[in-house]
Amino acid sequence: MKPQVLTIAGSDSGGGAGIQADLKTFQELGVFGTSVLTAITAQNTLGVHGIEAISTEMITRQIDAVADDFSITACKTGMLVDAERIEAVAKALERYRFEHVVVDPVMVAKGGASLLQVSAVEALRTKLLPQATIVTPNIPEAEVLAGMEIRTEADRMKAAQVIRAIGVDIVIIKGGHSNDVEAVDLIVTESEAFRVKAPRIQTKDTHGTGCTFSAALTAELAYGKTLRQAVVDAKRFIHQAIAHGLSIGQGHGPTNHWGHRLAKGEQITIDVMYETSTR
Ligand SMILES: Nc1ncnc2c1ncn2[C@@H]1O[C@H](COP(=O)(O)OP(=O)(O)OP(=O)(O)O)[C@@H](O)[C@H]1O
Ligand SMILES: Cc1ncc(CO)c(N)n1
Repeated sequence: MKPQVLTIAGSDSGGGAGIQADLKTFQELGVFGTSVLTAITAQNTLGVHGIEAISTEMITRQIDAVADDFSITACKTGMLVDAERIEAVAKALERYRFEHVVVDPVMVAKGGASLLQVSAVEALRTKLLPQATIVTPNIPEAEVLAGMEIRTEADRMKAAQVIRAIGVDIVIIKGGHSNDVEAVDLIVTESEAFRVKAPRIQTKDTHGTGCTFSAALTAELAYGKTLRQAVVDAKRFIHQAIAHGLSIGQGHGPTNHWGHRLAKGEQITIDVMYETSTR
């Protein structure tokens, strides 16, 4: 049976992030994608021009409709708007207990617009994270979740441990926002910690990188891959999507979700480096 996956996220009318990025990624990776909308954004590569949230009742109905019919093995969440919507999603996830639940704790869009109310961070920490199997913050999101500044690699490891202590098994702190010459993501589990590294591509066209990465990870996990393999394959997918950028729109352009097809035969090195300690 084809793997069936679910995204619970907001719509990006510009097509590069949110539900649209997730479904494009699922399709490219050959899994069947279902979707639950939490909000509609009027958005393009220049910014967010309006947000209309979907009612909690309708969010719950969508999740029930999908979960009652399909065999969802992996699910991801993206933009969740506010505490009320986080609670509705958390309750539904508690009911269905999908094997993999990847929470991308979306807070702010690339142009700076808020996609999650500040007052909702507590609900994210206490209601949603305990339902997650994996959480994928970028560095600013990890700082908010852990309540600390991240300046060094030691800080990043400490923040991952603080977030694990909230009650989520696997923490991936992504390195898209750092100034390093490589894009390095840190993965911390109960028993191990490793970094996954790829060359950083010089481009402003990174709209939706986080959504695309977490959707690729969700798809790879649905295939039953190990965590290490799923992360490496998702990292390759986002690298190829950024590398084969489309140069469209006037702001932060979208990534190219079919970049992996154009990259066939290209050599890219994804390094995996294990840490000797998870502390
Ligand atoms: N310029 C780049 N070159 C190569 N890889 C990148 C680049 N920017 C981001 N990545 C990779 O893309 C993935 C997503 O990371 P990022 O930190 O950009 O997410 P994000 O900030 O949550 O994205 P979004 O803005 O969509 O919310 C990570 O694997 C990261 O290392
Ligand atoms: C709908 C939506 N979800 C997530 C992001 C973060 O990239 C965005 N810009 N828009």
